[in-house]
Amino acid sequence: MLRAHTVEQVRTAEAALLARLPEGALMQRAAAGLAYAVLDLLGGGYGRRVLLLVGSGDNGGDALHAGAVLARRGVQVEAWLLSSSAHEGGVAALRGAGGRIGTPGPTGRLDVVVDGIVGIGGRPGLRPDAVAALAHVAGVPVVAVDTPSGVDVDTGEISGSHVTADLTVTFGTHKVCHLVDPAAQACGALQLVDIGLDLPEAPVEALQAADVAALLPRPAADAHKYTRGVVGVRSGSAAYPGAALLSVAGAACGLAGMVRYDGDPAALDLVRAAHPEVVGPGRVQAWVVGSGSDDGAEDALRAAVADGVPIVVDADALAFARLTRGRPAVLTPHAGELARLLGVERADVEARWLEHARRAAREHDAVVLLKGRHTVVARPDGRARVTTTGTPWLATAGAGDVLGGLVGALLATGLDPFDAASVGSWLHGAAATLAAQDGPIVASDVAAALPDLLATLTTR
Ligand SMILES: NC(=O)C1=CN([C@@H]2O[C@H](COP(=O)(O)OP(=O)(O)OC[C@H]3O[C@@H](n4cnc5c(N)ncnc54)[C@H](OP(=O)(O)O)[C@@H]3O)[C@@H](O)[C@H]2O)[C@@H](O)CC1
Ligand SMILES: Nc1ncnc2c1ncn2[C@@H]1O[C@H](COP(=O)(O)OP(=O)(O)O)[C@@H](O)[C@H]1O
Ligand SMILES: [K+]
Repeated sequence: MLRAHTVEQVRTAEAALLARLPEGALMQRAAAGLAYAVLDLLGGGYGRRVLLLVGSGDNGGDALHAGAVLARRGVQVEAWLLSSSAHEGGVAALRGAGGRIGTPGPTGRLDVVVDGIVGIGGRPGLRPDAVAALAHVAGVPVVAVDTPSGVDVDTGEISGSHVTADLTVTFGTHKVCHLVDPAAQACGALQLVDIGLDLPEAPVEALQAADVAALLPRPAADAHKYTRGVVGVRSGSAAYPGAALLSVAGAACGLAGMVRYDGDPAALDLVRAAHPEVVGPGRVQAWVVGSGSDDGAEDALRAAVADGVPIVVDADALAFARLTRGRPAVLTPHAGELARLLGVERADVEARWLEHARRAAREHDAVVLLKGRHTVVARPDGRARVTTTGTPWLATAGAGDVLGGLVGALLATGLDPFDAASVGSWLHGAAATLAAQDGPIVASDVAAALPDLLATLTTR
């Protein structure tokens, strides 16, 4: 599991560790990890040129100490001190190793810029001197120290200017801004340096392949199709028969024991032709309701609610999400649908993904899966998982229908709504990435890639 902690949690863990270690040891660990990450990126030391952008705090201290390590490896290191004060030990170490302190201005060739302006102690936004310094080095690869300076570390929000990194080297644990958009987009690749922090449970996490493999339901030796769980699909309509096909394609991933289609009769023949294993109405352990349901969404959702089993509430059914309040349910809006659900603007949701997913989960007393580049899955108590699998090729019509069916199948097998939503979203993104290896994809390609993906996970 990749865990993201708050600044307060990191500070508390840091204080406990600092009390046990000699002075400066923690920063030396961080700086060494940072320096080796930069050397990796540079592909060597001698003859390379690195510029450090240094703020007034320990983030700048990390950059300066890493600069000293780099200078000892033959890198030409220059630091621009962007505040009236800078970490004294770091400045001395850099000078002692042969690095120099320069003044912001046009530069010759640079191989990497290290952003040590601010880390977890920073307020959002950049000061004008930092913006001016960055303008001199536009186009040079940037390695951010701990966080890209200027982003809001605890929320992943962005207000004002910020650094856009190619690589972010972070210490002890990930921070919320590394996972949640839009800040996550400013991080580039992530690298975690272990500095020995002892941390509590994380409020935000991201499943990794091993976590998904461990959570995936597998049939018991004496399983029959009903013990494995039956998923029912009430989606599609005469106007949108394709939605029925795609949600059934997601549901028929093989994880549940059986798929029932109980939607518009107009779509039934198409569903049966494409998926001969799908059967008609009957008892189920989970429902998937709403995609392409048109004006039948409310009735379909009421019928599902009457069954008392967990429900995936998608697309047209989201307008009636109040019907599932307090019952096991996963709401699966994209940003526009969530905006309607909460009565806010879409741009507000896209500026504050985590806040809005959490608010909707709390207000609807349900798990909310807010779809986007980095999908956020939130529980009513605020705990959240972010999906980091996927590809921009997944932004294709009908992809959400496949996801709804897949999450429904996982619910039917008995996973709780939080696990079903986050595992389903992870699989959906990973299947899309697998399918898109050969170029552009459509939604049915994502469903078609699920068996190969699941095979790699269940045989682990
Ligand atoms: N925690 C850990 O386990 C470890 C932490 N470590 C490292 O320490 C870092 C945290 O260091 P930190 O606490 O000194 O804060 P930091 O981020 O350098 O900046 C704070 C100073 O910047 C200023 N400032 C504020 N906003 C600003 C802005 N927008 N633009 C410009 N300036 C701004 C403000 O000063 P001001 O100028 O306002 O007086 C403030 O005092 C952490 O990210 C990691 O790199 C590792 O070494 C070891 C393990
Ligand atoms: N830029 C992106 N990168 C990765 N995945 C994305 C991106 N944009 C959207 N997605 C994913 O694509 C899917 C689109 O689903 P949705 O918006 O419901 O479309 P539709 O309603 O047409 O099915 C979601 O799973 C979402 O998380
Ligand atoms: K930084």
